[in-house]
Amino acid sequence: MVFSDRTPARPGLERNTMDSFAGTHRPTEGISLPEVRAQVKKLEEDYRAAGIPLSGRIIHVCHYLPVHASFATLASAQGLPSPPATPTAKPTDIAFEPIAQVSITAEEIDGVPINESQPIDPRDRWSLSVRYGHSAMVSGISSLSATHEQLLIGWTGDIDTVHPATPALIAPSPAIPGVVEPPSGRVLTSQLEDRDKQGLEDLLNTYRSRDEVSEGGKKISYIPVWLDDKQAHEHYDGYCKQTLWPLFHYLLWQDVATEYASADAHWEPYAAVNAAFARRVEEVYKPGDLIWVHDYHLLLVPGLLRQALPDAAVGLFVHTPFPSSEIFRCLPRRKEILDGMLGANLICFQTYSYSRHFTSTCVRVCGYEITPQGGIDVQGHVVAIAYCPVGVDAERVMKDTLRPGIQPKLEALRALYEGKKIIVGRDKLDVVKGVVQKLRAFEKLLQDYPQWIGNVVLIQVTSPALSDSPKLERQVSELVAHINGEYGSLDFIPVHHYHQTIKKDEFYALLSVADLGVITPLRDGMNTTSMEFILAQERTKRSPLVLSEFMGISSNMTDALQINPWNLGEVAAAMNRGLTMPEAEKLERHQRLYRVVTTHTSHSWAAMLAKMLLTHVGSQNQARQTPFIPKGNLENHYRAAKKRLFLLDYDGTLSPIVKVPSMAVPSPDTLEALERLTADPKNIVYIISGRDGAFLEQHLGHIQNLGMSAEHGGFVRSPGEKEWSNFTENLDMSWMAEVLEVFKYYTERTTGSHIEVKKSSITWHYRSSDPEWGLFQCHQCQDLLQNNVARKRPIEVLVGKKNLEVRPLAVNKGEIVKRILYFHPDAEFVFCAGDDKTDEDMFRALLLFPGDATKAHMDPPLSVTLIEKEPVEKFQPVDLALTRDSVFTTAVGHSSKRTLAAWHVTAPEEVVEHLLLLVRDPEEPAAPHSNL
Ligand SMILES: O=P(O)(O)OC[C@H]1O[C@H](O[C@H]2O[C@H](CO)[C@@H](O)[C@H](O)[C@H]2O)[C@H](O)[C@@H](O)[C@@H]1O
Repeated sequence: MVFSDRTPARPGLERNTMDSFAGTHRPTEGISLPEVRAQVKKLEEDYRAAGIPLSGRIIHVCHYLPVHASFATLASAQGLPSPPATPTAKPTDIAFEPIAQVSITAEEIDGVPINESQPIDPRDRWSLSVRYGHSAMVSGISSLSATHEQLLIGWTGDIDTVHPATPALIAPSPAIPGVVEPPSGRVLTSQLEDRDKQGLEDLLNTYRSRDEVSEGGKKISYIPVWLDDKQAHEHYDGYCKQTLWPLFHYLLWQDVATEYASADAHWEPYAAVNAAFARRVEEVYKPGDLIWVHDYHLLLVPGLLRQALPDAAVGLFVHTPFPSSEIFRCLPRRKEILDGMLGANLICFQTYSYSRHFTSTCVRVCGYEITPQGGIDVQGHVVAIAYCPVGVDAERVMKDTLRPGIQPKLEALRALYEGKKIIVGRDKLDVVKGVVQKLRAFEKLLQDYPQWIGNVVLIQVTSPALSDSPKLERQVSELVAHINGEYGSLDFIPVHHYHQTIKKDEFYALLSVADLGVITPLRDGMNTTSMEFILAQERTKRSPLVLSEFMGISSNMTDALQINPWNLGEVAAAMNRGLTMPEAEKLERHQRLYRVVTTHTSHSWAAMLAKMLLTHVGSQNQARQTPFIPKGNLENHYRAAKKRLFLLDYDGTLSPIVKVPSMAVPSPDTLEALERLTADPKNIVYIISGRDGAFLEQHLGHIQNLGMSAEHGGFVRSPGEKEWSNFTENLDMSWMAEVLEVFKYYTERTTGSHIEVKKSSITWHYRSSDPEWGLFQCHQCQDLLQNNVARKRPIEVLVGKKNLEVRPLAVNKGEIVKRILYFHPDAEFVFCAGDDKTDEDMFRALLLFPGDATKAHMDPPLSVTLIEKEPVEKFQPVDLALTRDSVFTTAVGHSSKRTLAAWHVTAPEEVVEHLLLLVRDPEEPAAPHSNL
């Protein structure tokens, strides 16, 4: 299991057996549902005792509500046939079960009610039925109602009229190629009045799902997101289905759609729908809630929530595969999508390999760094990455396999194929499900193992996919006809293909009767049919399963016969092996698979999600959150002070980080801020940088009275002076040649890296290298330098932003800060800003008020001796005029970044903005280049 977070230190809040649960590949390693629930309970109790706020609620944000709503309109009720007993099936249905249907006459709803004193309750115009699909997720969520109060936020989906005038199947719209729009027989959201919407919300308040009822726990609140119909379809049928879904399944767009227009089409509705979901969450959120956002439809929601609810605990579960970075990087909106996802505190995938792909994509596409614990560092905001495969509701499925309707169907199938082995396949007819490959492999079985001709049948059921592909349907039919023509006879048909939605009983009868299950997707996030197969077989044959290795579930199902679906010979051999497997081996494999499926259930998955996010909440509450710098307070102290110090880092603080170091030139705003600050005689302003003096002089040397320190404290040029003092001139610098050799060695082996040689320090940069290789080489190089060169030499090896720097041990930025303070003890205000580890030395030097101290003293720093050439004893300690509140140490980065600074801002532009705020007259019009 990958779980990256900061390990909590507080007793009772330890990370526990989670690591041994979700990533386990052997069933015996799993922990039971009661155990996970007990751990969740314990965590919550410990947090409450420790004062960490928890509401006890979980908000799930899902694309759809798990119920389908129908609305009685005037038109639908006039002269139309009575509602069918079973409404029209959706493509994802196995069966459609109405829950509550209301019969309304035209008079009742035709404008003015019959009795005006008794207006019709808008709730009565609505009826609800179960929406099938995503059953694993929905049953997992429902099971959590045993322990938590929950809210489920989702789109209503298309709203049918109670008496559909036309079949409620989605029809392609000619207006947006490939995008579907509601045909007549639907009610558009825009046609609904507010009271109608409220009617549905009220009805949903009374709704309880079968699973919730059986859990007997707390009621789930179902909260609809009202979307504009066109936008909703462009979001789902457009960006989700045409752009993200193919990409996540390793299909590039030109390969799926002949009339491929742009992978960027429908981006706007995708973003708008995500924003609508985020707004809905904001409306219902209470501090202490845990929020789980589900799946690829809502990848921008975590980022939007992070902005709106900075303290919220947000998890994102990605139910689909996540492709390798080489595929993902093709997405035009890759940065927006990744940053949206990274708004979460925790991102969880179905498998380790999906999580690894994601991490590597963040490194390669965004240049983010990985923390030692495997989290992703987004400017100091660390996002934990985990994986936890979803399972099925094993108990429910086992009950379903006992439905009385199944046995007669099973017997009928047995009788029909008596004397023959039965291979069963049931897939959605969708290119990635590998049905074509399965049929070809079946043909190969008959070719390579002719003894099976006449003795084995393949029953393949395909259910229509949402985006039905006539080409694929034709291909499958032709292939079936070809195999049957080639290997069939008057009394033997090898392939029986049914392209239809089948009922639950038929489905389980089919799985139960099989001598072999064959599931061959080219890519599949998880695949629940394989789990249902194992459960259905428990009471019948314990038949083996041939499983594609390209499915999320495969990493858990190691006792299935795993195959590469593209290797037809391998699949055929696996089919033969499965059909001829000795009974004892079948039983052994089945028992192990059965244990996996009954241990890793949808219920334990959902409990794990709760536990993982809770664990993260605990670690976050322990991590110090650095508050945003208080503008007013800063300004007040500045104005009140007679003398002020500004101690400013350069790269990443006054200038944003850019790819090429020489391109990091100061912006007009930065120059203006520095010019104005230094023009005020009350201000002492220093740039304290790792850059060399030449760079600083080139870009900032023209600013009168600007003090500068170069090379991490190696050099200093006091305000108003032209000469640099060199703190390193008396130091042994012979190490430089040795370090240079090491850096050259790594530069030769790391394409894109380069060396920056300064006067008394050297920097090796790898920002333009392959990010993973560059980082790996950086670690190797750092190791070599620290364990060899630095042991013998007076040097320090610093890990910077995509660089490795070596400088003399005797100097650092903290020493310069102490020196400046020592020579300006009368300063009454300090503003010190920096972004990286070397700047922490400055913040440390400014920790002037330990404990209850109210006064600060300054011992003469060692650096005074280097310039004044006097022994340090000559210098006396000084009393500082500063107060605790007048020292503004400020880290540039996320609030959760580890720093000694008291305050934070998120970007260099904000540092400059704050400086300008201090020096500009509020009445003065902003300069044309200004951001203010
Ligand atoms: O102390 P600083 O002023 O923050 O300088 C630290 C180092 O900054 C420079 O490198 C960094 O910034 C570059 C420009 O944005 C970027 O391309 C590079 O990847 C960063 O590591 C500079 O080149 C170094 O000499 C400084 O020591």
